Amino acid sequence: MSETTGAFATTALSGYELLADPQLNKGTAFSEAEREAFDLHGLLPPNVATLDEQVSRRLQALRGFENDLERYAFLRELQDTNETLFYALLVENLEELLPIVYTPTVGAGCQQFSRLFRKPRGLFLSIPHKHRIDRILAQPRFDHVEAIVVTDGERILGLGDQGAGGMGIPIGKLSLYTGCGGLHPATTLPILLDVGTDNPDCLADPLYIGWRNERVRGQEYDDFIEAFVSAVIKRWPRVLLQWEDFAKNNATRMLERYRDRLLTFNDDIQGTAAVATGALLSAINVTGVPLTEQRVAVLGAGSAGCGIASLIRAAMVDAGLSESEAAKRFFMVDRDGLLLEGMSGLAPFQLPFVQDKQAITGWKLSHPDKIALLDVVRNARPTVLIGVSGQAGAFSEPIVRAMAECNARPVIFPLSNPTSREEATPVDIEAWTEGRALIGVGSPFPPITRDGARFKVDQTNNSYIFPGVGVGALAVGAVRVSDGMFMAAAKALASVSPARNNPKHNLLPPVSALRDVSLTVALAVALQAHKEGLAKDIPIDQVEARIHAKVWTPSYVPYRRTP
Ligand SMILES: NC(=O)C1=CN([C@@H]2O[C@H](COP(=O)(O)OP(=O)(O)OC[C@H]3O[C@@H](n4cnc5c(N)ncnc54)[C@H](O)[C@@H]3O)[C@@H](O)[C@H]2O)C=CC1
Ligand SMILES: CC(=O)C(=O)O
Ligand SMILES: [Mg+2]
Repeated sequence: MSETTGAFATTALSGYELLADPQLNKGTAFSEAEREAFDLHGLLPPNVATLDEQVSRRLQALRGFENDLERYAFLRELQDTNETLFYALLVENLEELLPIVYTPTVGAGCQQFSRLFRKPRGLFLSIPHKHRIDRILAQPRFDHVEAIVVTDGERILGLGDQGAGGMGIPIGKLSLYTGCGGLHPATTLPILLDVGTDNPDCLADPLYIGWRNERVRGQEYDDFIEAFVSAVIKRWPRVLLQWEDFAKNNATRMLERYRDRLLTFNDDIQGTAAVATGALLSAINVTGVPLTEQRVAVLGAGSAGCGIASLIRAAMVDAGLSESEAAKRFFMVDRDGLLLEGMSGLAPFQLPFVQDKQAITGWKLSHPDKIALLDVVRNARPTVLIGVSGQAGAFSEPIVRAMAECNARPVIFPLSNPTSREEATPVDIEAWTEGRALIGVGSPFPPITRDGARFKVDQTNNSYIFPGVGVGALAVGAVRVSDGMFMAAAKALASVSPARNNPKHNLLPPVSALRDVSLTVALAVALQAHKEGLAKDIPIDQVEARIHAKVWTPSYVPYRRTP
């Protein structure tokens, strides 16, 4: 354990123990005086390096690997060895490294988690050990925890159930909390709730690291989640708890159950909603079609799809439409086609998004018993098409061409992750719309050619939102995360859209600017929390300073021995 006091930190660790602690280890950057004071001479090669030199050495090694999964494993190892160096490398090379620590490579990292597992990071809380949760959380190492990302691994990106391998996601998300939001790594805790897996490959894999059992569901599952959340609240009453990659039947249920009990949000529902809404608000500057006249088709009426529809609908109501006028502007398409009034098999969270039967009278349909996306596009003539279905290629050429036929500037956002699950590629959308579409994708793609130049399509991912929401909420000690805070985040994102100054520019700032974007989002979120009376302890004129004080920049501080 260490304490940081102004310009130095004190620790009781020395020798190998100090080098083995990723939060304290500096590797070859321990100074001569520290090597003397902490018995490190001989354990390290004699040359004392700077952080910059260490970053260059690691970057060179990283670039030498054959593929991104190797780079992912290398970076995970580095994170578990020397966090300061890991974050210095990440912060200085966000654009290059985000696709490795985050989507798309983190997806492969989850699939290969059992093979890549080296050192413990975060917590695995499993059903067989549910009676131990309090004791596990009590460890002094976790005294400073402020932000938790938790998953049960059931819906990892668009890759489905990855069981305990899903731990890669909380680790990746929290890497962005620090890399983009500036939260100190010692305050972050990734958690995997191991309730089993229904993935036959995991169950049959002799190397699988998780609990080899089919998924526990029903009351036993709910009791486990309740035990977990109660233990979290008891241990850290002011902690931020982010739910990530839960399957759709649990995601909204858990959000509704817990959102009034602690500072918590579901990133797939609310974070995704804010990035999609922010990108749409930016697109409106370019297309000139006001929000109140937008018609939105969404493929995939799950957590992300219904979250997106809900926030855009709220924005339409803010812009002057009535609730029912706004509701008519959404066309949610799932496996069984357009969500229609009276349809059987709808989940409770989908019910607010069904279309009136009356709205489709007069539609020309290829299969009246299942209204497919192409029929929706041809008949409803949406201005916006969003994909959160995890179905690669679902935005087929006829669908995209139909969008281009009814819009001068169609807005097309295939947002599924990872890259292999995107509903369409930027190159295809560009070709099928003669370059007229405003495109956003969930995972990074190589640049396309537009007007004879290379154009990097916006990575429209909740990474633009959740680090700022977390930091903003924590900086002002907010007690709850409200929908208003996500609306504020969306508007803040739109306020920094490069397209505001030039319609040919991107809708979103580049990934390399995510640290600045996160600060902008954090400020808007904190001010909104203040406005809603959710952050009463902090005077309004201190909000900005509190946010800046929360931002940690990776650098080494000198160590002294604990007296
Ligand atoms: N870009 C971003 O920031 C984000 C992207 N996503 C991505 O969105 C996708 C969905 O995520 P969630 O909504 O959380 O998952 P989910 O499982 O809650 O929802 C997916 C929905 O798609 C539906 N679906 C599956 N096949 C379909 C088909 N052929 N046609 C129509 N609908 C179909 C499912 O029935 C389900 O309702 C994932 O790939 C995820 O990675 C999710 C969150 C953020
Ligand atoms: C980005 C994200 O949260 C997802 O794909 O699930
Ligand atoms: Mg997610």
